[in-house]
Amino acid sequence: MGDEASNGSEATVKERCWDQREALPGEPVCIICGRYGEYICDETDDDVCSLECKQTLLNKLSKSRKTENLPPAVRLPVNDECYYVRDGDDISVTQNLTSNQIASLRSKIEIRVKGEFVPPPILSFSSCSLPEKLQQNLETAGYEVPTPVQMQAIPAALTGKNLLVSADTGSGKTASFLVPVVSFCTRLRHANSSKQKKPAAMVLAPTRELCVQVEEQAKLLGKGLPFKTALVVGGDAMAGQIYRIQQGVELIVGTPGRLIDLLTKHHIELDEVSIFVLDEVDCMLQRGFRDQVMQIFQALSQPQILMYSATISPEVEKMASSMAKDLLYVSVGKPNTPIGSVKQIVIWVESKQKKQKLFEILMSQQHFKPPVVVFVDSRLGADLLSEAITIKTGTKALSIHGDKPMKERRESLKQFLMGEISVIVATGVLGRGIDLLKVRQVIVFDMPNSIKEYIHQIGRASRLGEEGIAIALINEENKNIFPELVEILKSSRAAVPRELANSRYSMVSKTFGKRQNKRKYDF
Ligand SMILES: Nc1ncnc2c1ncn2[C@@H]1O[C@H](COP(=O)(O)OP(=O)(O)OP(=O)(O)O)[C@@H](O)[C@H]1O
Repeated sequence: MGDEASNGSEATVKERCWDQREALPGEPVCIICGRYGEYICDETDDDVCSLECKQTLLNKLSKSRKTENLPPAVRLPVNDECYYVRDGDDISVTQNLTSNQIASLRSKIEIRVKGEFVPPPILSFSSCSLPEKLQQNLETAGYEVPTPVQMQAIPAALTGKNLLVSADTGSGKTASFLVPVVSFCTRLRHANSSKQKKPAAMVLAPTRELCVQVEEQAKLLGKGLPFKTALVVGGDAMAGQIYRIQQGVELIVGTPGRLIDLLTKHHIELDEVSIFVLDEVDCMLQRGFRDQVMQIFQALSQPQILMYSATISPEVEKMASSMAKDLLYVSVGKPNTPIGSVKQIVIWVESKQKKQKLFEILMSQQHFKPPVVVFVDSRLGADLLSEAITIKTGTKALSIHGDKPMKERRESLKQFLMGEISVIVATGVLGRGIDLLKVRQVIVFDMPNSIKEYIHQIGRASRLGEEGIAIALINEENKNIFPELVEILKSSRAAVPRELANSRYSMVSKTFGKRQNKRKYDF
């Protein structure tokens, strides 16, 4: 199988993918990384660019199908040689970026990488040789050029590396894992289309709303390809989810709780999952989710792991490294800080006056910029406040939180996104990842008890760097995060309220960073 070397001479095989040049238009391209597909792998007839990518391809295939089912003739030793296709002697060398050029490109777009064998960033989606239809789907979605995080995370993921990616809220992290997922699944199905389809990829996210959003985006990118998805979240009928998975899907998007239900009841088999994505990874690896995530991870057979968040602490980095060997860390922009395009307005308001202050904002022509998300810290608070807003301001408001049935949550979010209501009062279910395209104003009515949740919440006010406004109401009750809040406001050049600046809790000492790692503030 495969083509013999055209001139009989054996070329020196490229060891690593980025030793290989970019493919010229019309040339074969590597199934893994998209560079010039100089060789054909005998087992799959796929084009590969190097021994490294051949190895990645064979590893993925050997994971995604049980070798004992393969007839001996096909069960090739992993050191199987590939046949080489040379396009004669006129191989032109494309402008390969030198390592200095790659370094300066990364610094220009504020990409920092940590790890070995990092492929260069891509400047366009067409240079990572995606399935044609996926390319078209990206264009249809309006994704003309990759965002900075996509420029680096997509080529790195396509080489099969384990990734830990940190990038601002609203910077395009979702597509930076979905594009490699759709590309891999499509190629896998093309390689063995007859095979019974067990899930080949899985995305875990902390909220049902975020899973719905990720699955919808995956469907858009996988349209017209052998790529089916299943949404596995609580609140939806389990039977329908099981049926859909058993019909054969490529991607499962779900919350850990429901997935564990299906796994422990043996309704699904995850042994062929080759790519495992943790979106909002800091949330997924904190207490409450971590054990469930690890239980699911243990059911997998050493997949490629892709982990993403806008806030990744050293502890999360350490946990991530324990899950994935040779982890490649990609950080874009200023990690763990609010996106610069969100103007932060922090107002000191005593608890008893907060409602009145909120009503004033919502009734002010100057300050009310609908559609607005109001974040609160309790489910009951969300219901009561949305009713109070509707009565007091005459502006219809709805609430959304974990106690509401999934159907009602979907309906409220739909009405909000369609502009039928202009205020939604939410707990953390809308705090992370949710892409509220038209929202340009967020009001943090109850400050969350961690500054990273604050960063995610105000990140709803700006997508892809659009200007947005975040108004936060604070008082003494939020003193546990005052030092970090003052740091964040100062570094974002936002005004620090006089009460906060004068508050003894905000004396941000030079050793703040050191003390923070040692112990909690004991006020
Ligand atoms: N390459 C692109 N070109 C144009 N728009 C894009 C591109 N990539 C993503 N987008 C759009 O940018 C918005 C934000 O993307 P996304 O939700 O993936 O951000 P994120 O980094 O995951 O945010 P968060 O940290 O809040 O989860 C979405 O509306 C998405 O459709």
